[in-house]
Amino acid sequence: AIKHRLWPEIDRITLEQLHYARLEVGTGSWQLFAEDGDMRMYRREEEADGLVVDPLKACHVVKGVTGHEVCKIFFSPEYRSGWEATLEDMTVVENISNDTLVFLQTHKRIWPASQRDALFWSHIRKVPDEQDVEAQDLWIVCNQSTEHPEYPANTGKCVRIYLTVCLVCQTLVNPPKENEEINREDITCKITYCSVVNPGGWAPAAVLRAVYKREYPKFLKRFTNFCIDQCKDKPIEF
Ligand SMILES: CCCc1ccc(-c2ccc(S(=O)(=O)CCO)cc2)cc1[C@H]1C[C@H]1c1ccccn1
Repeated sequence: AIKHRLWPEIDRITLEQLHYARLEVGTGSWQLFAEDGDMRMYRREEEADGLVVDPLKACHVVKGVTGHEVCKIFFSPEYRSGWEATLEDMTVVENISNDTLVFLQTHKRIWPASQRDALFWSHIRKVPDEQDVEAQDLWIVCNQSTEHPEYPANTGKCVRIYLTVCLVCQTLVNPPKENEEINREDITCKITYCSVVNPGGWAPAAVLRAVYKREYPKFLKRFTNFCIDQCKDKPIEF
């Protein structure tokens, strides 16, 4: 199949993000800022030309769903309004392939920051885990801000944010007894969520940090609960 003009960038950034997500939080100056059950959220305080661009890394363990199921829900437009609470509007502006879409999203205004929108490609991929033959394959979704001639930045009411996000999931299967079916009690999904968001226009550092501190734990908890709910009555998709 002919590859899209963005393909080299999509491939490079997806593999870079996979590598970055797999780095242990022991390395580098990660600061634990939220904990909820098995969820641990870390951030690094970083600024780029006076703007807060704190990298975030969240690690979570969710029972009863596979990495394929979680990544598919995160990637697919039809589920997004079910878990993305801050979404005001979402459009798929380009259908590059069955595993790569371009989204335009406007998020609800978070006082006192002005309203934001994001234009990004989103790519889902299964990654063979050559190291650990025991574990199932890894699944990754990578979201990366991009340009589009029909959707220039900062022409309407919204400030355009620039994001690089990845969701990396690994399925762990607890082998059932002899010749018994694997059921949802036997599967666990190890989730790593990484994001670096440049808020675009200026917003006070204290305001942004408060928004992220409040919104990210809510977002990941809501998203993973949505996945459990969506999958519980369906056949397991590895
Ligand atoms: C001032 C900038 C605020 C701000 C920046 C960024 C984002 C944001 C966009 C996309 C993604 S995602 O992971 O790609 C899932 C697809 O929607 C996550 C977060 C949201 C807000 C706003 C709405 C607040 C928020 C912050 C953190 C998590 C969720 N919502």
